[in-house]
Amino acid sequence: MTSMHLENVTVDFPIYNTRSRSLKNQVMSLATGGTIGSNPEGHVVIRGLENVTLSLKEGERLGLIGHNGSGKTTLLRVMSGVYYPSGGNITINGKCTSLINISLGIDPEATGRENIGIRGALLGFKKKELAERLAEIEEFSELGNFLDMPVRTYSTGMQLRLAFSISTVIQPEILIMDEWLATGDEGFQHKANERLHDLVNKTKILIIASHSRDLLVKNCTRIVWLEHGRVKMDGDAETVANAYFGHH
Ligand SMILES: Nc1ncnc2c1ncn2[C@@H]1O[C@H](COP(=O)(O)OP(=O)(O)OP(=O)(O)O)[C@@H](O)[C@H]1O
Repeated sequence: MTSMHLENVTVDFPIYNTRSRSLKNQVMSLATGGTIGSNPEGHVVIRGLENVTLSLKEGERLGLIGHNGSGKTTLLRVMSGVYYPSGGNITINGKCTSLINISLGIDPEATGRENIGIRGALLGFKKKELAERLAEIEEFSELGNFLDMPVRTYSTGMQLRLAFSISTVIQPEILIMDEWLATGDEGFQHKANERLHDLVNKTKILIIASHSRDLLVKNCTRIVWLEHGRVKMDGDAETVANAYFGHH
């Protein structure tokens, strides 16, 4: 069974290697979302997430809401394995695709085709799997002869098309998204949307952060409302959306 469990997950971002009170106060005045503290080594830290406990089981579609700086991105990143928790643990059962920062890790000096190989390996594709999917990825990207050119010669949209085509070629069991991913020009966006809908509908667990009530209510069964890195409310999508958006 596909599942994800977070137990008391805390994520700290060390800011200064100092015990200075005045610096701490300065940082304190900057921080709107996270809380300020210090870790055992005496570093001043911004606490991006604090003691988040969350269990997701097969079939669940989780939406994340909260003001800027409330911890949504940090939570998505720690779930995706981009950040390691400073405290607590995460247990994941299932093949996970994270569509946050899809261009990260694309090598500008390598060609499009080489990047498909590099990214494929990073995403855990087996050699055979990649060979089977290569033509499909190339065709979906619509990059044609550019696939033999270094990626630094691509426009931003072309780079995103490449990254999107690779990242979405395999149906995950757990899908993580930050807002609805829109890439490319009109024609590409249309087919990218279709592919995303397909992935979203077939994934066993969905996690999506968004500021859009519509998107959340349409796609989610459950919503977690984050505030200052902590879970303020966790419940069925409609109820939490009403509580959150009702006050804004
Ligand atoms: N790399 C970092 N270094 C230091 N502090 C960080 C870092 N990333 C996030 N933070 C802090 O952690 C807190 C949570 O930020 P996060 O980006 O998770 O919020 P968010 O809910 O995704 O906001 P938004 O809606 O603006 O995307 C904020 O206080 C932020 O300043």
